[in-house]
Amino acid sequence: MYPILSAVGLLVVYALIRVSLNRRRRALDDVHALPGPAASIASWIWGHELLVFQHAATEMYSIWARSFGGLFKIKGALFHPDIIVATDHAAVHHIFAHSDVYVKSPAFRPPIMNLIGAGLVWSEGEDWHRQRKILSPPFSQESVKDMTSVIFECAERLETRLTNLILDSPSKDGASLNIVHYISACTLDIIGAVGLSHSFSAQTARIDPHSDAAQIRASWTAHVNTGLQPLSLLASLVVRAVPAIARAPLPLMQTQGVVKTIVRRLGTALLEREQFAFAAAASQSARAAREDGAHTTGGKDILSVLLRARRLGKADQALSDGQIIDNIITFTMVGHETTAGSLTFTLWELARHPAVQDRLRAEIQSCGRDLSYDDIQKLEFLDAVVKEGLRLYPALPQTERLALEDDVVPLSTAVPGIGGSFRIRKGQVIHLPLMTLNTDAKVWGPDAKVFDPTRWLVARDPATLPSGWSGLLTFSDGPRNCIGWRLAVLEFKIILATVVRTVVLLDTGARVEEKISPTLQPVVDGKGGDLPLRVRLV
Ligand code: HEM
Repeated sequence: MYPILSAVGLLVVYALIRVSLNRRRRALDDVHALPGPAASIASWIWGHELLVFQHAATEMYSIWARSFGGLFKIKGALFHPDIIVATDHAAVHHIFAHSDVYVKSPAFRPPIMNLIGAGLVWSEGEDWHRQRKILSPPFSQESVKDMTSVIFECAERLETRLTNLILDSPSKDGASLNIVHYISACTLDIIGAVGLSHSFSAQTARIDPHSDAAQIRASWTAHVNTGLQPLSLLASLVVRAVPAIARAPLPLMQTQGVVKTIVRRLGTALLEREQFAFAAAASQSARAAREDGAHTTGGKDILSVLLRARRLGKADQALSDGQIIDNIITFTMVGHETTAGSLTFTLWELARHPAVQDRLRAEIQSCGRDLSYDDIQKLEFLDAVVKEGLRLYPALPQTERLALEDDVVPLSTAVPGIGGSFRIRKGQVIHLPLMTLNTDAKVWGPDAKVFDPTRWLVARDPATLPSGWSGLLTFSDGPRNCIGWRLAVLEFKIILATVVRTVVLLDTGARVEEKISPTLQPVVDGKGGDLPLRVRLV
């Protein structure tokens, strides 16, 4: 009895403090003057955030943006001060451009730390500047171009795997499969090869359940499905209110840590392998080894770049062992699950649009089998399909920022009663629903939610588009945009081209929901990470 009374008492005291602090803030910013959904549809404890969680991906933000425009407010859960939701192009650009003022919000950083550690995605301030500078070279256009043949090898292994599955199927109509498993095995092999000079062997016919690849897959699927439970909403909102809770030994928090533990073990072994190889080489020729730290790993993968920076001994260009391992975890996870997620949804759309699939196949087949990097770049319809897939299915459909200082944000469209700019107070949380921006009917027309790659074959006035890659927010924008976007786009193109030239994708009619957990996930019959397709040979 007493614990319940104490908890209720604490909640009431917390609510009273929050409400009084919220009142004090009102006079100092423009948030109170913003429109927003009615308080009557907000829950007392969960604000409007429960509604958001109960709907598909960023659906509620899209509905509200249509009613209230590019800047509106919602009631935050747990008596959090009102949260601004921004889709106004100038405001979004300003927020992303000033990444030292607008940092990742307390609702996002602790789960990132739990899931992938203190690498590039999590870091802020000077630590981030240093990490980004060290990690950028392997993601330049030239470096990514050099990855083409390795990506083709992994994509061809996928092609063989699908072909064998179809040939072994007893049905004349081809084989049924959960395409998510096949694509993420392929992208895991790619990031292993180009990022770590490591073979995950995720695409072997009979995968050992104790292998790293199988364990990463199993723990990620468990993580995705935990995130779909209502209790997870509670966890992320409590963490926003009290960030220290993320470190508590609670089962819900620990699920996130499982993926990290598995990949940390691997990362530690990879680091030791590299250090051992370097020490051996150094004893033969210390001088040569120092000048060319690349020779142990081929030199251009991410791990080699990190180690070389450290060996060269420039203090401002070195990461500690812990930071290197956290970046191995970071790149292993964000480098494969993101691309795989958007790609599986795109394959599903191709299955549902046979005419688009046929047109894409005809374009790919017209170029023969041995495609080079330059051939791939010239395929106009492939480019259109990739952009349309990434527009509708951004792997990270939303992000959130916290203002570290008072600021004035410019607006593309003036807000009645406020004008063409907006006063923000230090401590303000701003939610950025990237998927809502990508599917805005004012930009993409009334069929904005429809998969139609031909829209990319018509020139568009850049002034009507938000800032970001191809006028999309899929890879975010500004200094903290996705460092891996070139690699992601190249992987997307090569995997699509390799699969579609050999395999016909067929829709199963399954009802697929789009949910966020923590990336965009297909959910079928309540099960996350599941997207059934039928496949047969061309
Ligand atoms: C379709 C695939 C991908 C999508 C849609 C995507 C999307 C994004 C987005 C939206 C962000 C910004 C997140 C935020 O600010 O909250 C981001 C950051 C990041 N992405 Fe990606 N990403 C993809 C693939 C990749 C790949 C292949 C890699 C690496 C191999 C990668 C590595 C990163 C890293 C390290 C960051 C943090 C960058 C920083 O803060 O400086 N991503 N990504």
